[in-house]
Amino acid sequence: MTDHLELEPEPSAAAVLFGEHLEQGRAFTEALARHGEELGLIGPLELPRLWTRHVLNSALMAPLLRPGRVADVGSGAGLPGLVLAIIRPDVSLTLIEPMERRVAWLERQVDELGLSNVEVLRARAEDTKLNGTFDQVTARAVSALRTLIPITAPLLRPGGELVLLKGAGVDGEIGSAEKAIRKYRVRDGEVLVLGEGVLAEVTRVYRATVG
Ligand SMILES: C[S@@+](CC[C@H](N)C(=O)[O-])C[C@H]1O[C@@H](n2cnc3c(N)ncnc32)[C@H](O)[C@@H]1O
Repeated sequence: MTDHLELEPEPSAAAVLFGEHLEQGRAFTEALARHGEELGLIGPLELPRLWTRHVLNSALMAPLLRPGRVADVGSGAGLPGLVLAIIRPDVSLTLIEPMERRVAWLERQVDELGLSNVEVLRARAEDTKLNGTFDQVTARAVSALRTLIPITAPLLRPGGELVLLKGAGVDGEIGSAEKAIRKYRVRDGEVLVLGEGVLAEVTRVYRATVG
């Protein structure tokens, strides 16, 4: 419900992260607040922190993208895929999501937000036939690195980059993913801590090159 939408608690953070695209960011966040719960995209407990925990948390990844082709695996509500497409019109986003209802939501948002840099694909990442295609792959809240690397790394062209949003337990995830890291030739992995001084909670990203 719209009246449960969290007010922009740090308007300057939203303005800084969305820049000239703030109105589109607001339109997306409001649509998610209005329909997200009934469509099963977002839990009711998340509504009061939609901006900070979800939208701005996703927006922090935008400066890490390079102009080119980016796949967002398991986009769900459009996080981070739609947020990134709004902020980075110079990047071509492919949102990969297997669930029909979520795909319908993503397509509707692309249409309503007037985004011309997004393609929505109803598929599981491992079934896309798009292996070796993308410059970067993003994902948020899909699975632990041990299982996420095997479904994301093959999508990348040689030398492409994983940009995976992770929680505070990322170091443990990296340890458990050693076998996948070797098998999929993941190298130069690093954990970036984003959002310090911008949001109350920092965001972690596992970034690594493949091949
Ligand atoms: C917990 S939701 C997170 C959605 C969104 N990324 C977010 O941060 O709110 C996980 C999403 O990943 C999708 N998913 C699960 N396995 C997948 C796979 N193998 N390929 C692509 N998407 C997958 C699910 O359908 C679901 O929409």
